[in-house]
This record gives sequence, C-alpha cells and structure tokens, in this order.
Amino acid sequence: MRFHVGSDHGGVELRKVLVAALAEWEIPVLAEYGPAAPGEKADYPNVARELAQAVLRDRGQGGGEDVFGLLVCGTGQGVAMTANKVPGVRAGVVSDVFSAKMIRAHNDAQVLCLGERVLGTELAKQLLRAFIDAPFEGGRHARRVGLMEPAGEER
Ligand SMILES: O=C(CO)[C@H](O)[C@H](O)[C@H](O)COP(=O)(O)O
Repeated sequence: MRFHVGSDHGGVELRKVLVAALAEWEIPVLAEYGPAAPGEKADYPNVARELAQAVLRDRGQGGGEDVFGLLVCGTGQGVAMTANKVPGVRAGVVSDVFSAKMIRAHNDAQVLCLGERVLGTELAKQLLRAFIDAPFEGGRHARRVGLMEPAGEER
C-alpha cells in the first residue's frame, strides 16, 4: 500500500501523527497535501479534491491499485463529502475500528477520512491500521460497489 495524505488546518496535527505512523509501518507516503502548520489556513475542499484526483490518477496507471488516500479535517466530514464528488472515488469517514475495516472489506473505499477534532491520536492510528489491514472481499460486494457508479463509468 502507498498513501497520498492531506489535511486542512483543522487536521494538520493528526495528519503529522499519521504520516509518522505510516513511516513506522514502512508504508510509503507518495505526497502530502495541505498546510505545514495549523496557523497556515487551507480550505478543505481544495485539499480533498486534489488528493482524490491524485489517487485516481495513480490507480489508473499500471500497478497503481495499491494507492490509497488519507484525509483529515476537523470532523472528517467535509473532506469525505468533497472526495466523494470526484467520480470513481469512494471515501468514508469513520470513528470506530469496525467501520474502518468494513469500508475496505465491503465498500472498497480508496480514501479514509478522519476528524482531528473527534478522535484521539491512538484511536486514529488504530483506524488507519484497520483500514490498511482489511482487504476488499470482492464477490457480491464488487457487484454492489459497481452499482454505486452511474452506468458506464469505471470504478
Ligand atoms: O471539519 C472541517 C470540515 O469538515 C474543517 O476541518 C474545518 O476546519 C472546519 O470547518 C472548521 O474551520 P475553521 O476555519 O477552523 O473554523
């Protein structure tokens, strides 16, 4: 797995914690998006759209199926809403380990969204780890995931 990681100013501290966790787990970070510090403002839709497009771009290339996205804002909600408006992207905001696992296993999400103002750092790391460790199960879930997209669009 390889990750694009982004946040607005409301998620920058947690983004840094999670980038460090990815490094510790030897999971490559392809690029970071958003401010370097909380004092530097960034509008979450711009960050989320840029990251979602980068994930799609990389997944569209040979060997890119291991590319995922991690987005953090204050709640995780705004970045998820924006990422999901990029056709083909499936982003989920979670705050429990079961859901972090299931958005991969059943929904084949490529983008995990977390809220810095909602989660403690240890839980956030557990959520990221659960997302990473849960492969998509395919089968009936692949058919349902296909049904999410308008007819004719690739997922
Ligand atoms: O939570 C968010 C969007 O879903 C963002 O992180 C924003 O930071 C949030 O809307 C709060 O913004 P503010 O500029 O820090 O007041």
